[in-house]
Amino acid sequence: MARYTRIAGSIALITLKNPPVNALSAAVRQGITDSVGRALSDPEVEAVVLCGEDGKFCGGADIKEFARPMTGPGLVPMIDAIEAGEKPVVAAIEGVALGGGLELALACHYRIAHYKARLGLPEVTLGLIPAAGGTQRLPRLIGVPAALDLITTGRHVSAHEALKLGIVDRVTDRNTLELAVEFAKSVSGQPLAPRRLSTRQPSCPTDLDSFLEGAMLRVRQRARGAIAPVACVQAVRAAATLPFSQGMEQEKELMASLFTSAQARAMQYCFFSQRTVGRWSMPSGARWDNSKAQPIHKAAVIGLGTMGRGIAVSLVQAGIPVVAVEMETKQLEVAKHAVTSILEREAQKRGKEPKLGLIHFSIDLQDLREVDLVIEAVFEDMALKKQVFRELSSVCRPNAFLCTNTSSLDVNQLAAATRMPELVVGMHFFAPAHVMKLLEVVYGPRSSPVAVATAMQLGKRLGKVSVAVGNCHGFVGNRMLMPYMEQSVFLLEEGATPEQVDQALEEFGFPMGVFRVSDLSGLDVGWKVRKGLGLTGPGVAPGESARIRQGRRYCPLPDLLCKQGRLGQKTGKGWYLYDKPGGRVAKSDPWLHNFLEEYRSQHGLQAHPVSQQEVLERCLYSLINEGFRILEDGIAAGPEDIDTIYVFGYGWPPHRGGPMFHAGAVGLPTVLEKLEHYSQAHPDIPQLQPSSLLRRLVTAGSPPIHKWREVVKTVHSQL
Ligand SMILES: CCCCCCCCCCCCC/C=C/C(=O)SCCNC(=O)CCNC(=O)[C@H](O)C(C)(C)COP(=O)(O)OP(=O)(O)OC[C@H]1O[C@@H](n2cnc3c(N)ncnc32)[C@H](O)[C@@H]1OP(=O)(O)O
Repeated sequence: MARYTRIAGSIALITLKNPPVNALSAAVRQGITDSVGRALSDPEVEAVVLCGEDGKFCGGADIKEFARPMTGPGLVPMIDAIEAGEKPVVAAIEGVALGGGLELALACHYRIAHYKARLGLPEVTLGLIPAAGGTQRLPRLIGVPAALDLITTGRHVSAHEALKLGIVDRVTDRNTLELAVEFAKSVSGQPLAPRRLSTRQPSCPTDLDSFLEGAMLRVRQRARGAIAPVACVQAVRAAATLPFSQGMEQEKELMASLFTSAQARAMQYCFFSQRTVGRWSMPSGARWDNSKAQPIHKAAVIGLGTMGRGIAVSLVQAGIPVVAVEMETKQLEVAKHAVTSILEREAQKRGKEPKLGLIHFSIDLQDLREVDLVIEAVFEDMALKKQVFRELSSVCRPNAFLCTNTSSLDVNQLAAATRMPELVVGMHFFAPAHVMKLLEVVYGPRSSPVAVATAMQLGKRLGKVSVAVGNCHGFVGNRMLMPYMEQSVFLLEEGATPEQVDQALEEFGFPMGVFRVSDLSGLDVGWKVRKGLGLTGPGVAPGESARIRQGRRYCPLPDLLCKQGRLGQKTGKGWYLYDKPGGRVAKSDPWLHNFLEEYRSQHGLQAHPVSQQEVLERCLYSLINEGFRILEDGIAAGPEDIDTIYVFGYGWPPHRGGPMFHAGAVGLPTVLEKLEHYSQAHPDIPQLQPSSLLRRLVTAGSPPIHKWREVVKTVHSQL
């Protein structure tokens, strides 16, 4: 709803009232429509100020309403009526003006923002376009190039950037509402025509056509199959080339094609999933709302390799004092130089001073006496990590939280090496840790709810999307990756090339196919993991066949490449060829194709054409199948957790919602049928055997994804 009050004699104040973000629900739209009508018809009102309750102007259209039939006044006529009114309307923007919230502000004749406010048109991140006139008014206010940037990326801008761009008229660090009221009085009686954005001409680059063509090309490349960014460019083109009313028609048509699309549903599911994972729970019944986080005043990072450096940077950027520890002076100096330059570079990008004073580099574990939390990021080796945890346990305060950044090792074993195992949790960051948004918070059977709450809270402070997961090999993300990667190499044995597999995955929407990723991160990473699991190297039982391990199919191809020194980009060759060690541009490698042929003939394998469909079904459905097992095992609380991990940590295209959402979108019976088909064709690959949860869901009539937790609960209650 909206509250109408009269203040300062002649000013009507309309306050949007819909906690927590004053979204434009039907009731709010009705309230605004009524209040504006009242203000315009009251002869004693000279000007209007529009604001939001509780320091938040407006978070946009009510996304929850998108799934229901629309009721109440339309957003577009409401906005048009404000702009066309004969009294000046001033938007007093505090907190956020996003999406429909900014479009509402653009209809006002003046905009005043608090310096901490954030503004933007993020509809593209929900699979939509700003269709309440945003695509038509913003280019008329700030010009086509700047508007195109904001609309196609959906990025939020600070009030100061908004002022520079010309989106707002004033930025203040005073009381925004008071200033807006003073301002409204000062402009009352001035002509309104020049302030109506719909009547302006947008400022365009001289070579508009080639500018828009170039923009479309870039947007298509970046979009990876998402349709909303493309529609954004089309809508801005309409603003640049058509009169306002025709542009609005185009905007409406484009929105109509997106509004009910599968992609919009997927992206809106991602939005709500990201919020759902914040309400974490553990099988013990501990939850986000019954477990209290401890404050972290000072933290430490042990081990300053790539991960440790990124984690240290992340902590410093969040304003947390850090002790950064390496074992030897030489390594410490190298790390110090690297961390300092990242901090300087990042600060420069943000136009701020680097907070170098917050980090203390040390080789002395005694410097950890004062810290509240330690994140261990040493080499991925259980014996070494156990040793570190034993030492931490004796050096740190007894109530210090001890976290490990392991990407797959058993958190419980590390906890067992300490005096307070309940204070041990995993904090699995993703490289580069100061950039990647995902954090898996891993609880072992002995981790206390306080430790989990503290790690989740810290993740939030670092700006991460944190997901609480149970302890198993690879946790959620890497555990699901294993069958996916296995399928990709089995496909090579059967006749595919790395190029074919990667192309299929990239056309699906991944930024990089599995083999490009492997070359980028280094083939030796997986080699080491496989050695640790006894799948290759000295741990393999003598006489075991090259293509069978632990009773199931195994593909030694990645091990063979590693033995040849083909470790990926860093050695200049891996699954692809690079112009030099460290080169980035992947080229097809005839050597590899010959090698694959020889390998097949050596092992009596018949190559057959592998279709794009088979690549996708085998790689993705085996990954999804593992996701169902993870739910069944209680390692993830719900499908939203898995999907958030994949979208934020593994490049799963957001317009496809995440692997579990994708399974629902494809249809669970289809996924089941395909897995049954492939597992019959490949009985030596147990990962292709459909999980019992998938079977149960299909038997239960394939309920929508938000009902899966209920089915999982019945599985757990029967165990
Ligand atoms: C054939 C049919 C044709 C149909 C054609 C239809 C035409 C219709 C025309 C309509 C045109 C509409 C054009 C406008 C579209 C939009 O405005 S879409 C929304 C754009 N806005 C956003 O994307 C902002 C989303 N929100 C955020 O980014 C953040 O929430 C925040 C505002 C920055 C606040 O962040 P934070 O403080 O961290 O809080 P959160 O935890 O994120 O959120 C708190 C709770 O608020 C809920 N919420 C947030 N925004 C919205 C929203 N816009 N609508 C509904 N709910 C929202 C969020 O879910 C949280 O809820 P809980 O999880 O329950 O706590």
